[in-house]
Order: sequence, then structure tokens, then C-alpha cells
Amino acid sequence: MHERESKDLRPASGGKFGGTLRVLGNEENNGEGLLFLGNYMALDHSRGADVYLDALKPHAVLICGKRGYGKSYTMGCMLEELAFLPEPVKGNLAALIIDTMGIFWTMRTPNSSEAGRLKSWGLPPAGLEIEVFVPAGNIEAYKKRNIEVKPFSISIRELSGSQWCRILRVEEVSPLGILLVRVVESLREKEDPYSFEDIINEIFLDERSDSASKGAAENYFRAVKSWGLFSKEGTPLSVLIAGGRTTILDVSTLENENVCAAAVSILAGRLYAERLEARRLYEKKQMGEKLEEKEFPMVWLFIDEAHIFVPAKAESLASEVLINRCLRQGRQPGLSLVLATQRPASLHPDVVSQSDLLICHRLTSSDDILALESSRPLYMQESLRAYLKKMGSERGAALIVDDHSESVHMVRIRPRRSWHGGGEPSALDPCKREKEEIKIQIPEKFR
Ligand SMILES: Nc1ncnc2c1ncn2[C@@H]1O[C@H](COP(=O)(O)OP(=O)(O)OP(=O)(O)O)[C@@H](O)[C@H]1O
Repeated sequence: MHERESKDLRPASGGKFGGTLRVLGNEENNGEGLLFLGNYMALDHSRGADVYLDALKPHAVLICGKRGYGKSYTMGCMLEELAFLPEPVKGNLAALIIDTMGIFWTMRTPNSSEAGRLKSWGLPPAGLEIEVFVPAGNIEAYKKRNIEVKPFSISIRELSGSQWCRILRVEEVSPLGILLVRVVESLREKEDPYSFEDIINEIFLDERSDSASKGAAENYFRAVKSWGLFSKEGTPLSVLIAGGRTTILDVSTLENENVCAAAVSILAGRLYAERLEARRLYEKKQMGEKLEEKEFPMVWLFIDEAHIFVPAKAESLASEVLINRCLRQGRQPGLSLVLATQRPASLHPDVVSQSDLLICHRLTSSDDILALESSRPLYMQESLRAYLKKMGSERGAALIVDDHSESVHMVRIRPRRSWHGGGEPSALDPCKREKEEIKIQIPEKFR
């Protein structure tokens, strides 16, 4: 149990808590598998009791807020808390973040830049043991920058002809699209893995296409090869995911959003399938069968810039898997999804309605507030706009809407223990800033 266990709790509205320890996301949690998120924030912005989030059950969490108000910082806090959970809970959980901005590799380093603030919260800075994966073709560039990373790739076989057309933005019914689909599908029928060279050979063996289409198809696949994300065999999921592990998949070098979405779709689909199998194994064990197999851990999948993957008015390559499997059905097999966006209005409406926890940092755009308001639960006594007004403009302040306890909470998210790589750069010398930070006297009422 966390050392900062709370004795009293002040939800902004609603709530059906009992006992001394209250946890968002699971009223039955009796004090194990807790993620320490921060403190209640009273209307005068003074500091209240501790706020925890349950990690024993799977959750669908939406984090939103305008630029620079704490989305990736909060995601980092959640990743830290998952990594610092005690055994045996930790061993049954794995965290994977799709890092679109390339900012989470810094979590290995303790957050000495906010040492003063951490001290006022009674928290020591701490680095995390993380594994950072990058597209296999980019590994050297990271090594040159002294960033320890591992190669990741997706088997070329995983993508259908039609998915390749979407990635390459080629009309499926154009001569080029017809050639791509025919070649890829004939290779997929053989069931063995294949390389880009195999695809290019197959393109030139095709007797029904003109040479211009063949030349264009070859060029496209040579370009895809240079992204370094696809290979013949691909990285097995077991290399990426293991119980107790925090994995960062840095896709920030991939400029093509369709490619990122394809990667997310494939990974999320595989995680979902593995968890379905693990759930069957779990049920068999519960029913008394003696089985040696180790279960695939319950996964927390974090995705920043979620509007790219589950957009409002279109369908990305990842929409179907994320909405229909992870969000709608993910809780049953034990797959948690944490999505973050600065533009809730650009997000598929199902994301808002299917999330059991909404963590909302400052928002000022009417469209974005409206998008959240439109699926506002009945137990919210005031409008979201009114709550956000009370919350004010403090970075890291958040309104949490918890569908389990049907309650709304105004929270100040705790400082990060590991280094946050997502903040805005400052023209001020970083060493000078650290000294200034330590000099700041924190008034008693804010401690
Ligand atoms: N809980 C917090 N406590 C203190 N400071 C915070 C907190 N959350 C965010 N901040 C400050 O706000 C800055 C911006 O936060 P963050 O990088 O999470 O923004 P963001 O919402 O992810 O922005 P973007 O949409 O640009 O990615 C951080 O670098 C940090 O200085």
C-alpha cells in the first residue's frame, strides 16, 4: 500500500465511497495495486487528501487538455506508478506506450529538475527501468545520440494488400493499386514470411500489369524499406511485453501517420488476441486445471496524440481495433487503454463514451468542451465548463470523472519522479533553472 494513504476524501461531487481508503476506478479495491495520482484540490486550491487509481482491474482512460497542461506528464506519472507497484501485482502487469513525440526515453533518469517540489510531496526522484524500442532502421541514429534502444519491426506479412494501399495512399482500384493488392495477396496465400525483395520479384513476374505500374510499385516498396519499420520476420510480442516491464515504442521518426496507425493496429490486435488466450488459461486454472503455462500479463497500452489513431470523422487503420476490441471489449480480456489528446473534438465520440475514467486538464476551446459535454454523465451536477472554470489554469490540475463511483474530482497531479522529456524548452540555462526551483519557498497551504 502506498505510504501516503489518505484518511479523508473530498470528491467535487457525487461518489459512493466508504472506509478510510478510497480509490478511483474500483470501489472494491482494498488497498492493493494502487496508482498514486496526486491530491485533491480544494476550491481555494489548497491541498487535500491523496488520490489513487485502481490498477487491479482493466480501465479505459481518456486524458485530455490543451497543449502544455499536463497530458504526457500525467501519462508519465501513471507509467511510474505501474513500474513502482509491489510484487506480485507488478509481475502480472505490463505497460506499453506508443510514443509519437519521442519524449518518454528520459524516464530512465531521476527527475532532479523538480527535486524541490518532489521533496514537498515527500517523494524522492527515481529513474525507471525501461526498454526503449525504435524502428529497426533507425537504431544507429539513436546510438549516435547515446540513447540505449532496441530494434523493433513488424513482419511485412502482417499487412494486407489493401492496408498497403492505404499506407502508400494509392487508390485500390487504380492500375497500381490493383497490382499491389494482387502481388501482396498472392504472397500472403503461401503463408511463409516474405521480404521486400520477394515482393519486388513478384511485381516483375506479374503478367497483367504495365511497366509504369511495376516501376512505381517497386519505388514505393523501396521507400517503405527505408523507413526501417518492416522486416521479413518482425519482432515477437514476447520481446516487447513481459510482466513487470515498462516498454516505450518510440515511433516519432515515422512521418507517415498511416504507418503509425498500421503499427498500432497490428500491435493492439496482437495484444488483444494474447490477452484473450491468457483469459482462457486463467479461467481453466480457476476451474482447477493444473497448467504450467505462464499467462501473458495484463497490459496497459498508452497512446499519446490519440486523435491520429481514432479520429472523429474518418477511419484510421487503427480505428477498428482500438474502438471495437480495446475500448468496447478490452476490459473482459484485461487490456487497459490510456488515450491522450489535446483535441477531444477531433476524437471518435465512442472514445469519450466508452472511457470509464476521464482525466481532463485545462481546456479552453468550445468545440473540445462541447465534445466532452455531449456524453456528460447524469451524475455530473454542474456543466464541465463550470468545473473547468473552478479548476483554473494551473498546470497539472485535472478534473477526474470516475464512472465507477459516479463522481467528479478536482485533483492536482503529483510531480514526476522520473525525468519528463515533454516540456517546452526554455532559453534559460537548465542548471540555473534547477537552482531557482530549489530556492522557491512553497507556502504551507500548498504543501
Ligand atoms: N502535474 C504537474 N505538476 C507540475 N507541473 C506540471 C504538471 N503537469 C504538467 N506540468 C508542467 O507543464 C509542462 C507541460 O506538460 P506536458 O508536457 O504534459 O504537456 P502536454 O499537455 O502533454 O502538452 P502537448 O499537448 O504539447 O504534448 C510540463 O513540462 C511541466 O512543466
